[in-house]
Amino acid sequence: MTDGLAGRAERRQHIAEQAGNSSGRVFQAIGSSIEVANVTKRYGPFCAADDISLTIQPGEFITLLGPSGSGKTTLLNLIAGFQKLDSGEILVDGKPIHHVPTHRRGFGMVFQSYALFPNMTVSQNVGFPLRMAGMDRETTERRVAETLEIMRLSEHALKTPSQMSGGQQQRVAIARAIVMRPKVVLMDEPLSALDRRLRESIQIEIRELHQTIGSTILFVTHDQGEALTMSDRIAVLDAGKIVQVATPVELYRHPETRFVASFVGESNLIEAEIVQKRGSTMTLKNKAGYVFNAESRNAIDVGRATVLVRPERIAISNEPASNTTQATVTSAIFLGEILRIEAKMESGETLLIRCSDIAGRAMPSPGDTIHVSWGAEDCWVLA
Ligand SMILES: Nc1ncnc2c1ncn2[C@@H]1O[C@H](COP(=O)(O)OP(=O)(O)OP(=O)(O)O)[C@@H](O)[C@H]1O
Repeated sequence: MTDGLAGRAERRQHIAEQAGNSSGRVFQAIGSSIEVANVTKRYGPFCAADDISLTIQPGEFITLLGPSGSGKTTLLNLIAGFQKLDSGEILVDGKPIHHVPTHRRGFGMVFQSYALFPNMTVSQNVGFPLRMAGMDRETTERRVAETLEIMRLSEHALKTPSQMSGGQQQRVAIARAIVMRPKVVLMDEPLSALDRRLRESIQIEIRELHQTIGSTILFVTHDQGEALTMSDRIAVLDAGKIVQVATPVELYRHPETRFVASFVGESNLIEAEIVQKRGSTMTLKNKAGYVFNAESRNAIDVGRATVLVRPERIAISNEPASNTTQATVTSAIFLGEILRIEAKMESGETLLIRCSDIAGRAMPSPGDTIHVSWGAEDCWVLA
């Protein structure tokens, strides 16, 4: 886990060449497409998946993100075949799969609990699916060695799970999930039992693994930071429905609803009046008369609106300047690389500000007056 990015790329190329593939992809691009069409799942009167539709591209890394109880695991279980859907259809590479039992779907799976066999070595754990599939010994050994190398586990091959850390055990579980070279890998909160630093390092490993193996990965998490770091696209769930599907950048910058704006990243939601509209640019005025411009592609009429301003996009100054509005500091905390300030605007709304321009800046104190502003490109009018 200590080699740099260049070293990792070289290692990937080396493993790929040994596997007879000069493209740098060990398992080639083998990911399947998944089409979830109008899927509904009820538990008694309770609807855990409510008419969900989602198209996942071959080889895509897609994350289901949502608060506890929003239906992420239900949707993953329906795709895995652990649960039966009440209505709708799930297609893999264009073929319906809801009559195919879980073990015939050929998906790799990783869960929060590592579920390793305690009495087997790492090699035996990883080779288990190959032996079950009746693969010959020579191919099994080669595949296991290759997979252990990808997961940086070669030196642990003869250990048993109890001789390994939580992070290493989860890497064994991931190795076991990919050893069959599955077209789809399903991961349900695989990192939530690990501490923050380990989680961040395995996030990067899983992301690189995805580039190496080319499988479609469906990843479940309630951690928005994890989703933003890892995914090609994120599907946000709330109360059994998908509320937005977008790339991490699009989701962060242009959330479609208040729920997505608040759930993904920290946000300030400011009430204002749209006073003028020119294409996608609008001029707004807040309750205290501060006039600013903002962008939105949503169909919005002149009138009241909610504007998202991310805390790191707010500029502050000690002196009034053109087009700033006044605010009173209520708290200021030094967090090392940034200052985290809360300030009450004249409108009565509280602003959260993350200020990274701290060199030479005096630490504000509660009660200080500051002047805040933001540009049109820094805020977003919600639909
Ligand atoms: N077997 C079941 N019987 C009854 N209700 C269930 C069952 N499984 C899930 N539910 C309910 O369905 C809803 C969605 O559950 P699900 O596990 O899919 O949510 P989740 O988003 O994965 O949550 P978490 O992040 O807490 O795991 C919850 O309200 C849950 O209580």
